[in-house]
Amino acid sequence: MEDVIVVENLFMDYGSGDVLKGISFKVPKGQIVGYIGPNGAGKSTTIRIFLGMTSGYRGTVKIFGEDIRDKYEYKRRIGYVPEIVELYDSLTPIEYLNFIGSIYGLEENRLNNKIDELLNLFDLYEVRNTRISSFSKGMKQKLAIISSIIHNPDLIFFDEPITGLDANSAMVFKEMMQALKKEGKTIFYSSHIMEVVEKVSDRIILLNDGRIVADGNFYELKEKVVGSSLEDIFNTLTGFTNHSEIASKVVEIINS
Ligand SMILES: Nc1ncnc2c1ncn2[C@@H]1O[C@H](COP(=O)(O)OP(=O)(O)OP(=O)(O)O)[C@@H](O)[C@H]1O
Repeated sequence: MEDVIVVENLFMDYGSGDVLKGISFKVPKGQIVGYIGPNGAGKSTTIRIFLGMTSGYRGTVKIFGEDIRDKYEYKRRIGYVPEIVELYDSLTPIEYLNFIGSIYGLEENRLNNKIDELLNLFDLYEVRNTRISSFSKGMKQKLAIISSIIHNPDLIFFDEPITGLDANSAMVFKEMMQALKKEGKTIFYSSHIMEVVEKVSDRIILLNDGRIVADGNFYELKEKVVGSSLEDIFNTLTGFTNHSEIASKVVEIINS
């Protein structure tokens, strides 16, 4: 199976020490990878390097078989939902998606049809001509998801994609990931919602303080660590066992 992402010995230092400390992995075509880790572990940094948005890294990153350093063409085949969604607030969904579609050179009639159908499926058709500035967080998130896939990318990066989505939309999103996988798409997905990662991922990579501390499917991770859920495994492998103590202290302090 073709490797869509190959990472070899990746280091990143923003100026005050390494935040990625030599990570290596390969992602074959059609795999859904859940990329998890505590706040500040380096997940977004990794994704931003893959997207060519963060430079100055050491090591090698190959996407679609090519070293991405100083390359742009591969980005046409990539979709991305960032952790913090920033859309052009003064535009309407129709204007925004037309703008995105034109960047990718999609043919106008086909693009217009796609836009209407996707807005309808994500329950945004009624507000298609309303300015994005008035949208709720979840509505903006749904629009960001549409804009990340409208050009039919082969590799999709989702950084906390379901934050703000209601239960129905989150379910659609999870099903959509499986449907995209069936089409041979590769998905690299970062989230703090362990139940979802556990369910949708073919493989889970756990990053802690810039290093990979676990890499395998959920059942492989379970064999390594005694625990019934991904949350237990996460806590154990990141050395976090004092959640009850911290919670009690917080309440103690506000009571004092
Ligand atoms: N532009 C930047 N300049 C300097 N330091 C940065 C920059 N971006 C990230 N960092 C630092 O790099 C480290 C990793 O951050 P990153 O955002 O990659 O973590 P993360 O795993 O995505 O965290 P979270 O779960 O909170 O989103 C953190 O210590 C962060 O402060």
